[in-house]
Amino acid sequence: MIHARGLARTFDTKRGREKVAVKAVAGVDIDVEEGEIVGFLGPNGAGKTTTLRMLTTLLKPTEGTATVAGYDLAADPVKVRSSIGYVSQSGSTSGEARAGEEIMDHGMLYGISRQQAERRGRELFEQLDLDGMWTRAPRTLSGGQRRRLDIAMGLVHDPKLVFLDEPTTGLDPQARANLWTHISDLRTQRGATVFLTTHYLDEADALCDRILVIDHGSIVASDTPEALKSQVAGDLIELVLTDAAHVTTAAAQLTALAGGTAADVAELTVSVRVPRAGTVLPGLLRSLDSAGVALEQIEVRRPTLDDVFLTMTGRSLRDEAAA
Ligand SMILES: Nc1ncnc2c1ncn2[C@@H]1O[C@H](COP(=O)(O)OP(=O)(O)OP(=O)(O)O)[C@@H](O)[C@H]1O
Repeated sequence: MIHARGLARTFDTKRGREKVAVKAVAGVDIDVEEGEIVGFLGPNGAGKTTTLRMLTTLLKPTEGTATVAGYDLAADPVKVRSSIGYVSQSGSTSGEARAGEEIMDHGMLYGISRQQAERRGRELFEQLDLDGMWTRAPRTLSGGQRRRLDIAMGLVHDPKLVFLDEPTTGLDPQARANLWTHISDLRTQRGATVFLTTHYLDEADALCDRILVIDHGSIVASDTPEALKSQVAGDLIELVLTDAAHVTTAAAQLTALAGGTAADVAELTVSVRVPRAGTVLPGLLRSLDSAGVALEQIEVRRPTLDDVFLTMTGRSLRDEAAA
């Protein structure tokens, strides 16, 4: 559905009197297959929106090639545009007209007839839990309803490939979870392929088959959430000891468990990352016991996507999302 090679975009900007070239996207390869839900993750300014705008024909790449929904981006931008849906961060509702009129206008803009636009619009309102909202002004809708209306607008011409730019930013947890269900349904009910950007790691984890991580304009990882977590981070085993005299022994045992990677020690807490904690824990507990190491507490934490992020980019995406 998407095949991009060396896609790049440089912006010429001014810093004082000086002209500076900002390489927003530094040559990315992206492959998305039909029916996938792919998440595009990255810190602020990493190049997500610029990539999305290139793939949706809104911005010309300065280098590279891509086919999107079967059409060449440079040679056939009109065909690309009519085959995709794009829901921008800011949404596309003006707030003045009625929701139903907006969606019909939007459909006609894509070249479908008034009748078709109304039929498709009403169907989408039903699918996206917008019953009764047809004659409402978008500004009177809740944040979650408005985002769902934006998505309906992006789908009115029945595209098989949908781009969503931060679809749940600014929504409360309940509205976000509700929208996740609707996004999953795009695939199950309509066979759509979805490419979305997000700041939320839990969203990427819950929703996406595959995650692309972009940092400083380059893709630094591409895999399933599970594979990324197990490859990069490993499970964390954390022991809290009762006696400082046992710290050296416990640290030595954990270091051995991790194949020589030194355990972290912070006062009475000793920790290490291992690929699969579940398989080594029973043996560890036995050997700590026979060495006379008493434990106050033991905790095992599965890796999170934030651990992946931290390892790959040196930054926590949580801080970025909170910023
Ligand atoms: N029109 C422009 N002119 C100059 N620089 C730009 C322009 N658009 C984007 N940039 C720069 O390109 C880089 C990538 O921006 P982009 O908006 O693609 O990042 P992003 O990953 O989408 O960030 P965010 O998560 O904050 O939306 C940033 O350094 C940004 O300042």
